[in-house]
Amino acid sequence: MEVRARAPGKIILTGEHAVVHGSTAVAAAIDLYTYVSLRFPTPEDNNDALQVQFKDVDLEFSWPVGKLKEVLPELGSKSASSPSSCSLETTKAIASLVEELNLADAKIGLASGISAFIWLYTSIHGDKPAKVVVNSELPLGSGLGSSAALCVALSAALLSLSDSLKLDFSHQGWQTFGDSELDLVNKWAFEGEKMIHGRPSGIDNTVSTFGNMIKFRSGELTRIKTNMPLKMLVTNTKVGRNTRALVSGVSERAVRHGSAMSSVFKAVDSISNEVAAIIQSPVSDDLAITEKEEKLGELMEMNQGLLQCMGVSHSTIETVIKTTLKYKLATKLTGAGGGGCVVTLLPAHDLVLAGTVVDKVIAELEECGFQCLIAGIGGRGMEISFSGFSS
Ligand SMILES: Nc1ncnc2c1ncn2[C@@H]1O[C@H](COP(=O)(O)OP(=O)(O)OP(=O)(O)O)[C@@H](O)[C@H]1O
Ligand SMILES: C[C@@](O)(CCO)CC(=O)[O-]
Ligand SMILES: [Mg+2]
Repeated sequence: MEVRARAPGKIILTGEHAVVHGSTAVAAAIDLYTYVSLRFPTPEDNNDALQVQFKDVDLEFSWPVGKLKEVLPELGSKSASSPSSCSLETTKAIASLVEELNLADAKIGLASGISAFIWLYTSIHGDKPAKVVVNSELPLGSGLGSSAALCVALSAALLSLSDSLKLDFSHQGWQTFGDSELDLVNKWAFEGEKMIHGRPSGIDNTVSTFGNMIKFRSGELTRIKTNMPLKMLVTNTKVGRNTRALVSGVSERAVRHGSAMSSVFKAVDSISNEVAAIIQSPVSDDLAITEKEEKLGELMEMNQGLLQCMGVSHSTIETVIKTTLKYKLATKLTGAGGGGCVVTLLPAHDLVLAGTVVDKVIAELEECGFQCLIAGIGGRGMEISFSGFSS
């Protein structure tokens, strides 16, 4: 039997970075997914290794289970139903396994994802041989939550074939979990994110697990019900960056300028709460929608100014902001910044007209070498699907 899990990426409407320091943030799932398939070998397969294929980056690894037993000090001591953090000793052991892979310099950023994979797999399934395949519709390392989508899809696939969840294997097509099972997936995914980001707030894995739109603060999520059509243009500057480095840069600035930065984080908290209130407030007519969009645009611009204060903007981000401003559209970075993706709020009424402002702005951004897409936002969270079940 094989299980396939998928988990969406996300955009952060407001509050990235500040959310790591206790402020409120608002995020939505997007309709681009990371997929993880998992299969345990049959005796005929004669496979005694843990094999993983990362298709997006064209990498494939295999560890004989004997090697895992030899190297990983706590192997077999974890329970799938009690997520726990990776000890220093195991972190070092995993690092030695990854070092032996001799990743090329250009692929060194993948080491953290591979480490998270080893940690999640061996914590949930010990030294059981398996074949795992990962592929994604998300650009990696670009602010759309590829690391969280990987950790959520992986945790979901692993838990689905563990004894800790009771699932309906005969169900056809995609199915989701109940809230307590989702919670377990989310907790394991957070442990994986810690290995990739160092100090994640948990917002990315939470929105990827539960989907929809959420308000998030200090580990607590509140689901948001949108009362207005919300369309975002996502522009990928294609400038590579690393979330771990950007998050630690902001923390260092917060240590250097404690009082100023805490005012910045407080301002972001107010912005996110206002954004959530606007999105949820009832709409009476088209005019009210336009007014709401204007307010949201202004709040996004204010948030971008504060992100610049935190030191996570980039010259390409500023170029997108200037370009969209010519068309009176508001833009801010999304995710960790430093390059990566930015989001532009699109007026809902404009989308039904052909050859409009949106087409023009996309053409101009693409001329600069950026990549644009209109993401469907607020959709489904993680789901799984079984195949090869015979009753
Ligand atoms: N499909 C995948 N295959 C292999 N590794 C992946 C995949 N998706 C994510 N990763 C791992 O996650 C890392 C990118 O995570 P990072 O947090 O820096 O960016 P992001 O999650 O895309 O953006 P943000 O955290 O700002 O939303 C990659 O370098 C890799 O280690
Ligand atoms: C930059 C950050 O706020 C969002 C990354 O998508 C980090 C985090 O919250 O874990
Ligand atoms: Mg990430």
